[in-house]
Amino acid sequence: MHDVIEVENLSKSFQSRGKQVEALRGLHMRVKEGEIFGLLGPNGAGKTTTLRILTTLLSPDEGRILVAGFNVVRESHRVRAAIGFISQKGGTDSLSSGRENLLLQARLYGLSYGAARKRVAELIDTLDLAPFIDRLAITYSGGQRRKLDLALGLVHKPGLLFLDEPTPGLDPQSRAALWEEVRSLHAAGTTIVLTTHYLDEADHLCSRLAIVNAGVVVAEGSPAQLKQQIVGDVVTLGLSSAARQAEHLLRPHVRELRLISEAEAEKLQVYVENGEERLPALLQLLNSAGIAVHTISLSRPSLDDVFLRQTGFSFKDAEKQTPLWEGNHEAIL
Ligand SMILES: Nc1ncnc2c1ncn2[C@@H]1O[C@H](COP(=O)(O)OP(=O)(O)OP(=O)(O)O)[C@@H](O)[C@H]1O
Repeated sequence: MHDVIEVENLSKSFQSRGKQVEALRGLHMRVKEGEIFGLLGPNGAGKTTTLRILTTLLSPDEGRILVAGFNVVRESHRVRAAIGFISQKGGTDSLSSGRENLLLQARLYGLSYGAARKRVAELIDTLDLAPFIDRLAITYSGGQRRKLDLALGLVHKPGLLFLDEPTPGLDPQSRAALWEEVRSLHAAGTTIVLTTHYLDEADHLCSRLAIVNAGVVVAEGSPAQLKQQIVGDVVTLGLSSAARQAEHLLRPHVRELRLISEAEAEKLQVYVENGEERLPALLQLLNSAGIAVHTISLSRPSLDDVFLRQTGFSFKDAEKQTPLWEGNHEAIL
């Protein structure tokens, strides 16, 4: 399968209140035809900025970026004809019905009135929109609105679809329904690129991922490949004191070890093969040095562990570092 997206050395900075924000610092990624490719990263990592550049809504400062074989800067009109884009906010007119929204979109893409009606009927059928399509969009639930957004992005039958955070705020059932839609679009031959900060969404939905942090890709591969980098189990020990001493004591006996400081306690994350078998011996070591362990958990490696390994902090902690004014970018543009 050939590459439908090639990104080399992509950089982008913004000026905000007299300060320079480096959103992307030399990002590389490749997407192959037929993938569901995820950009996974905490808030502020640079996912939306990347997507906006790939979809020609924002120009890069530097980098070579090809989408569907076209240069996003010099051939932006050709890129636009080849892709569909569903932004975080969606593109729905709330005071029109779903059907009117779809018909307008189809006409904007140049379809004749007859062809537009036919395409809209097809979309209503495939995405199961009939129960609500003739109501005003303002009355839709979150899941119904997101389905309409999806239909709007598909009107011109793009081979490459971009979805910026497809599921925030959706209840688990609507999330699962949307994942199903994405999977069936994929099965029908559409290449899909989505951003998410949900680890489970990336893990279950994407065939390949780029983990983005602070404007660069820190790891790329299938969820299984990424997790295979971490061999063995993850044992997390909560300690109220003597964390450094514990780290020193355990290091020679384990594959890898990380100390995570949290407000109320310190945690030691220990990577070992056969965690269940090794745990009693590790606890014995700590016990004989008089170090109290107050919580213990044992888990298989997750994408969170991959993130921790690559960045030195957990996904949850990275999310907490989001600037207060995040989410208000449009106002600054
Ligand atoms: N228009 C803008 N003006 C100033 N700074 C911006 C602008 N757009 C993005 N940024 C900054 O660039 C960085 C990357 O933002 P971006 O929206 O790409 O992150 P993200 O990974 O999509 O985050 P989220 O998951 O919250 O959407 C952040 O520090 C953000 O505050």
